[in-house]
Amino acid sequence: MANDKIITAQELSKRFGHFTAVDAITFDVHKGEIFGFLGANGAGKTTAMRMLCGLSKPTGGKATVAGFDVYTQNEQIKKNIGYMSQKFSLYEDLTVNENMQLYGGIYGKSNAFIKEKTAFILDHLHLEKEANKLVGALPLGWKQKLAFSVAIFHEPEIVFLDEPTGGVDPVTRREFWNMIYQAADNGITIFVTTHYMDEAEYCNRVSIMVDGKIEALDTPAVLKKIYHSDSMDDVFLKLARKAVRAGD
Ligand SMILES: Nc1ncnc2c1ncn2[C@@H]1O[C@H](COP(=O)(O)OP(=O)(O)OP(=O)(O)O)[C@@H](O)[C@H]1O
Repeated sequence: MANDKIITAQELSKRFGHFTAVDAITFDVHKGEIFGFLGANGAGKTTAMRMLCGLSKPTGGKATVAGFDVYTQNEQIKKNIGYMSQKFSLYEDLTVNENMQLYGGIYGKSNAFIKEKTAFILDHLHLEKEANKLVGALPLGWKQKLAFSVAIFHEPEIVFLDEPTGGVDPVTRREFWNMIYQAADNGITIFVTTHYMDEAEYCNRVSIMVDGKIEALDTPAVLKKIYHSDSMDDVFLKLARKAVRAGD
């Protein structure tokens, strides 16, 4: 198991002045895993994720992502991960095609790779007719699916998804999760934050943060057993009730 760890974090911390947003979290994520990163508003999820993505320096502890150190190798980390936030990563005033060309270019992919991958994604998402439309004109559910496809366009080892399904209906969320499963089947590790507890059930393992600390971490089945709950919703409520910190 030792070398199948794609993320390692030991006592990873982030302080803003006197306030400790992420408080000495320790966990590993294994290759190919779908890892759910849960917590109430303000628990510290985004701050932790930004450190793991090489976007923000920790103030304490250690972490590696895809074998690279978060303190000294953040440029290598950025090359080896994909990232999708709630605000997406798409340019609304570029077409679907142009967005994919742009991302392929940013990651230094060849024209042949970009052409083949673009055709595959358009076919896969049934977006051929929309290829030359502006992304801003697409419905939200399509934008999310496209944003995910773009986040893994360069075939990263791991993709970080920060509340990727906010605001869409349950059917579209389900379709989005089918895409996540497919990516995981292709060997991409998924690190996902969500406020939807049905989505927590789809993860291989789930960690739950309370006030900057990881309060629980296991498979949904084991967590339900430990907390005498019949749903992840109930597990989450039992843990989140302990929170002192309020969200923004
Ligand atoms: N740059 C910053 N300076 C000061 N405090 C910050 C900063 N960034 C985040 N925080 C604080 O750190 C805490 C954790 O914030 P964070 O955004 O990581 O939580 P979260 O779990 O992602 O919440 P949400 O689910 O609402 O996105 C919050 O109290 C927030 O106000």
